[in-house]
Amino acid sequence: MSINYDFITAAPVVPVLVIDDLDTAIPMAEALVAGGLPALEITLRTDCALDAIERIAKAVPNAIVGAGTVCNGDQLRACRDRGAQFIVSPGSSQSIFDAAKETALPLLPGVSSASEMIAAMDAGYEILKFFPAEANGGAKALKAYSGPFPHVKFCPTGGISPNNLKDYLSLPAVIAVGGSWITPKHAIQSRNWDAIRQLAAEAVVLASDIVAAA
Ligand SMILES: O=C(O)C(=O)C[C@H](O)[C@H](O)COP(=O)(O)O
Repeated sequence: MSINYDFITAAPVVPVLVIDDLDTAIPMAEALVAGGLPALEITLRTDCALDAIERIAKAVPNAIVGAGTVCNGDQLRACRDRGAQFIVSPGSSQSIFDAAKETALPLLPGVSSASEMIAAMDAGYEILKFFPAEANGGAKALKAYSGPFPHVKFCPTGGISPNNLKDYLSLPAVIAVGGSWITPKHAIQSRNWDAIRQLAAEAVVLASDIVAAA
């Protein structure tokens, strides 16, 4: 199975977006792209998430728009219909795997145990979202999983911030991390897009320094 992983190799950090107000979708996406983070995970946690995906897909050509919090095949197909270019799921299921194959959309399946990793590998996936990373043992756990699963790469998400970014990105098995620290609620509410652009740019510099030193 050949999967287009451009979304995960584009930058070492995938911002996780919770969009409550549709009018914030485009300026927020533009700020993140301008800061150097083009791959965006729009969570399906809010009523306007699908509309936000569609707007960004149409209006921000340099963004790689993805959908997050995808929990079944129907949701995955709905995201495809709105222009999502990749799919992230907090966990995995046969319905998600089947819909990803049917739509040919790249999927980053969520896993949090060795059995789930084996099931995802059986379905053809070797880049997995380790979620929720910090609550599941963090970088220490990921290091341990790399023993039995040396070919698997991870995008850990959940509880990651500039304070512990190094723990993850310095592991060879970690290809990128996901996180919401780049889009803080207060910055969105005050429409402070420059602050978000700056947080993205800082994340890029920090991540590049970590990867270069590893
Ligand atoms: O909604 C989903 O699909 C998720 O998988 C959850 C998000 O990826 C994490 O909640 C982000 O974690 P924080 O960076 O700690 O906020």
